[in-house]
Amino acid sequence: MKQADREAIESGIPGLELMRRAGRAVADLAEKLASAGGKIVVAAGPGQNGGDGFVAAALLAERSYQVSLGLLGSSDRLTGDAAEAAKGWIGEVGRAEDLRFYEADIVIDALFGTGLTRDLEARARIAVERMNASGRPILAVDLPSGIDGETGEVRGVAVKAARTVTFAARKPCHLLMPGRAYCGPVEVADIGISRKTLEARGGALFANGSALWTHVLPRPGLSSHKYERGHTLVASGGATRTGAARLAARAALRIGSGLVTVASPPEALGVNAAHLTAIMLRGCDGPEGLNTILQDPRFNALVLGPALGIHAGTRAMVAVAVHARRSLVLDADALTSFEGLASELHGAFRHAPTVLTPHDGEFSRLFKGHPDLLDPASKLERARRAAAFTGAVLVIKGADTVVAAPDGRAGINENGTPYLATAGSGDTLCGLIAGLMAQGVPAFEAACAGVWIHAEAGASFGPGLIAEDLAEAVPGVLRELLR
Ligand SMILES: NC(=O)C1=CN([C@@H]2O[C@H](COP(=O)(O)OP(=O)(O)OC[C@H]3O[C@@H](n4cnc5c(N)ncnc54)[C@H](OP(=O)(O)O)[C@@H]3O)[C@@H](O)[C@H]2O)[C@H](O)CC1
Ligand SMILES: [K+]
Repeated sequence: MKQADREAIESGIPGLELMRRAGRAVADLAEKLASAGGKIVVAAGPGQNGGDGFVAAALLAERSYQVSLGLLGSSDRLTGDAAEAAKGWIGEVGRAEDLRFYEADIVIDALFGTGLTRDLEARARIAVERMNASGRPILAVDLPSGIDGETGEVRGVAVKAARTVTFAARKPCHLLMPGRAYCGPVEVADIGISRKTLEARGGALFANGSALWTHVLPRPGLSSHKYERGHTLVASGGATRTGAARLAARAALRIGSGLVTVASPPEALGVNAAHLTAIMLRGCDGPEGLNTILQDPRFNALVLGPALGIHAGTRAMVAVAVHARRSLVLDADALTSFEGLASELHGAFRHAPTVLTPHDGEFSRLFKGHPDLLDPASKLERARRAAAFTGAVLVIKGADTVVAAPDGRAGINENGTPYLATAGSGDTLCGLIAGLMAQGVPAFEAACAGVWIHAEAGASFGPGLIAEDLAEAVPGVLRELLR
């Protein structure tokens, strides 16, 4: 955003004008939230975020609200556009931490925005704690103070906002947890920064949504037949651990894979056979068995991991799949089997579309011993680095699932639902992603679409959701998407 800001100024919009537009957007939203002539308490910080606050305060005073403003730091420390903006405020300038937040109709948090560089302490911390304790609705300027704009982390303490108004485009913190939970509904104000600038400076970062992948969502034509829609193979665990594979297989079939086969160890053939109808079944005895099946090029997408067991045999299955250069989804045991062996995965997936789908715990185990991949505070950064390292698309699951491609593109998902936290949910996601790749959807788009459809299916079902319901809810989601 700083670069976008600078470019907008170079393109002729003075920084002060940007600030005026930002402040006006804040004032306009404040008017919607406060009662006419109500009390508005503005806490302004030492930088440009504070500057936005000064502009908003002056406008709201002109619009006959009872506005009080407190500053963190001293007015003579203000610089640049913020110092200019402060001249527009003719009212008193108190101390931010002494403001009577509890008297406010609404509070405007203009303490810190994208310039936060460290944890809040001393006066800054007191101001935020008192603001939160007031129980009054808080409107955050750009982002809630105390939230790190890049990572979404809470830096010590953070404003719990009722609403947020941000400028030009949302930042990672508006989608990444816990930042997202501190924002309330986020409004994006257009302050004249061009779409071209934003796309150039946006860092190939997107909020996950159908706009990102609807153009590659399979729409079977009248003439298409099942072999054109690919053949997904899902490896099953042993006789007492076959459900995961069937959940993935059913999801692959539901999302439109033309054919789906479960590759089952001999001792589980009977168990699987008893449950399968449209999904086909093949005996598969370990890596050699998988290698034999993959001689048939029609198996063009694979799911390995769910309930396969954490051992060298699973690693050998992965090696066979990589060698066969088929679209591949690795999850659960296929990831954890490489715990501490991540260097074996360096560049391993460059040759075929591959998606890894760890949750945070599996990610940490898989990349143990690789601080360069584990240390970044930002989940987005961790996913991007691991994608570049492995050559695969990384899906780091959670309330804020992040999808990152080796080429730098990334999407943050925001339609997650707590109902998805149920056994077998991850197995189903694997099947959705593999089933899309079986139909020719590229790995990054298949992962983004799979994550979004998976969450939408869960949300559409709601309370009482179990994994078996997810695949069955997919048709409803597809109907909406393909309408
Ligand atoms: N993006 C846009 O299009 C526009 C953005 N605007 C607003 O500008 C802010 C960013 O302003 P900036 O001055 O870069 O940073 P902040 O206002 O967020 O922070 C200000 C100063 O605070 C100090 N700081 C940082 N962390 C702490 C801390 N933990 N405790 C105390 N002080 C802290 C820091 O100074 P230091 O020298 O002490 O590091 C910062 O200078 C953006 O968020 C928007 O609101 C434009 O106004 C409109 C267009
Ligand atoms: K703020």
